[in-house]
Amino acid sequence: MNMLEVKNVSKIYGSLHALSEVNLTVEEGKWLSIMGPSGSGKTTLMNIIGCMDKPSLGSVILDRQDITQLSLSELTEIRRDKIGLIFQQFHLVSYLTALENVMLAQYYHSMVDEKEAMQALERVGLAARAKHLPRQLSGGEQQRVCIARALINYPKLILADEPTGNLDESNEAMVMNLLHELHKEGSTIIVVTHSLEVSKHAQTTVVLEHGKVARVIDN
Ligand SMILES: Nc1ncnc2c1ncn2[C@@H]1O[C@H](COP(=O)(O)OP(=O)(O)OP(=O)(O)O)[C@@H](O)[C@H]1O
Repeated sequence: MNMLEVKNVSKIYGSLHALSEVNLTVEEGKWLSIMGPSGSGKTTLMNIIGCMDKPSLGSVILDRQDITQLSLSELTEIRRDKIGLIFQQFHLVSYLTALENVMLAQYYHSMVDEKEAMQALERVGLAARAKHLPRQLSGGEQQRVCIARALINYPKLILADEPTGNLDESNEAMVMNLLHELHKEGSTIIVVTHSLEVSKHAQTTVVLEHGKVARVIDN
């Protein structure tokens, strides 16, 4: 079964085609990476798949539902229920501790449970740092809090935009290991990356150029 079908998707800003008739299919449980030079449309595509933006033309079927037909509030619901987002900029709330940041994600899912939030932090190896504020954590630790936060609703689809962009090698390895664990557990994973190394973790790499799919590589 397909987790995602992107069909003839274009995103047009005035005369600029950020995406131009993109087609893409991702089966459930697969790991895809999206590469391409700066400005090729990677983030635009991720935002559309992640229900944060709508295409100008074309359709996106996510988990058998056409998300291009949905209202913004319905899109927010889908994002909460089905998608775990991991960004390069960590988007942690600066005055909340690691544990509270994870609990905030639970709050959005109407299921605040400190024990479960703590278990999510344990899972990413951060139980001992639970009471620290983001600025008291290293970049790698902050990214792992983001992963704990993304995992809170057992998302079917994990979207990661440059998840290792700011990290050193050992933290990169830790983040990639976590993604592998989630993949083994059945999550579908889509990673946008500039790194060939990171892209090779995927089963398939799609290369965008000028808003179009230029190549599809089986790794
Ligand atoms: N809101 C917007 N309004 C106008 N143009 C936009 C908008 N968002 C993106 N673009 C343009 O669309 C194109 C694709 O942008 P996008 O951010 O998707 O590229 P990218 O591949 O993610 O780049 P990078 O690797 O630098 O993050 C760029 O030319 C960008 O300037």
